[in-house]
Amino acid sequence: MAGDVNVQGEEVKKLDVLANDLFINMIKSSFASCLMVSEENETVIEVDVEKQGKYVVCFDPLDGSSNIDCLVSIGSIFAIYRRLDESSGAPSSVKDALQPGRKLIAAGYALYGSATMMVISIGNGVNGFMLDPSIGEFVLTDPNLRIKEKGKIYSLNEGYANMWDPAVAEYVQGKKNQKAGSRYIGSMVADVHRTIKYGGIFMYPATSDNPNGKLRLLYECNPMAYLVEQAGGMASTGKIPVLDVVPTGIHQRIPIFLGSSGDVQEVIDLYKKHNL
Ligand SMILES: O=P(O)(O)OC[C@H]1O[C@](O)(COP(=O)(O)O)[C@@H](O)[C@@H]1O
Ligand SMILES: [Mg+2]
Ligand SMILES: [Mg+2]
Repeated sequence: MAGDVNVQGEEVKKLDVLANDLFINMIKSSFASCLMVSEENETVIEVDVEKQGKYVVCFDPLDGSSNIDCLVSIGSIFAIYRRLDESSGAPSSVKDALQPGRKLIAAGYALYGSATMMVISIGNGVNGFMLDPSIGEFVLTDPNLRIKEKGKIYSLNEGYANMWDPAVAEYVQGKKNQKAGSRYIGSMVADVHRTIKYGGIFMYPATSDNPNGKLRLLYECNPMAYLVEQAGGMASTGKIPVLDVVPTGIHQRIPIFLGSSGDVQEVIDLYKKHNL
């Protein structure tokens, strides 16, 4: 523990702080960005005028903090927008960060697991690069990643089952009836990476005590939704595509269902059936 509580009321680990400082310093010194949104900072981070570029970067510097101490995979997530009005000369503002995910020009994640991998999209498919430590380079090992249309794995925190809505409850019961595989790591990056590689569905639904779920739109849901769509899958709140949600706050949370298009469509159909 670093001894602090962040804007989300979560305890901050030393690695969260270190990763956040690294992200902020690297992005500032790239001269490419004017504005940043980080999970760990309550307000947007403005870049000094003389170092400003035209991009807005939203990031979760360290995803899966609860898995740090037991050595389970963790990751980092980022999403990049172009600022709204590059030519106006006006300073960038929070509005530049509150763009729907449809406007993203790039997104990606790094996964620190049994190997280190970076998965990115700049809007023309998804590519995966594995770190080769012997040469210090990321090597293209997973070109043009595509998600299967249907998968055999479902993934969500089943400890919250008593607080699910009827659509999620019915969907998960259906999976149990099919004896589908259940996997949940608790690091979104790792759960989404498995979903992209093996197919299936990852869910962090609304619960009765958290009606917007837990995962944050700007730096968790949007980048992952962008990658999943780019890989041929779907990402939905249950009602609308994640990328069509218009953000109202930088730390806004939304429910999310993402992965194989056939699996996510079944959840959407259940939301319709239950009139939710
Ligand atoms: O413990 P829960 O409620 O299942 O939440 C797990 C989710 O929380 C997160 O850890 C939140 O991320 P942070 O570690 O960046 O706060 C996700 O990675 C993961 O999907
Ligand atoms: Mg996270
Ligand atoms: Mg985090």
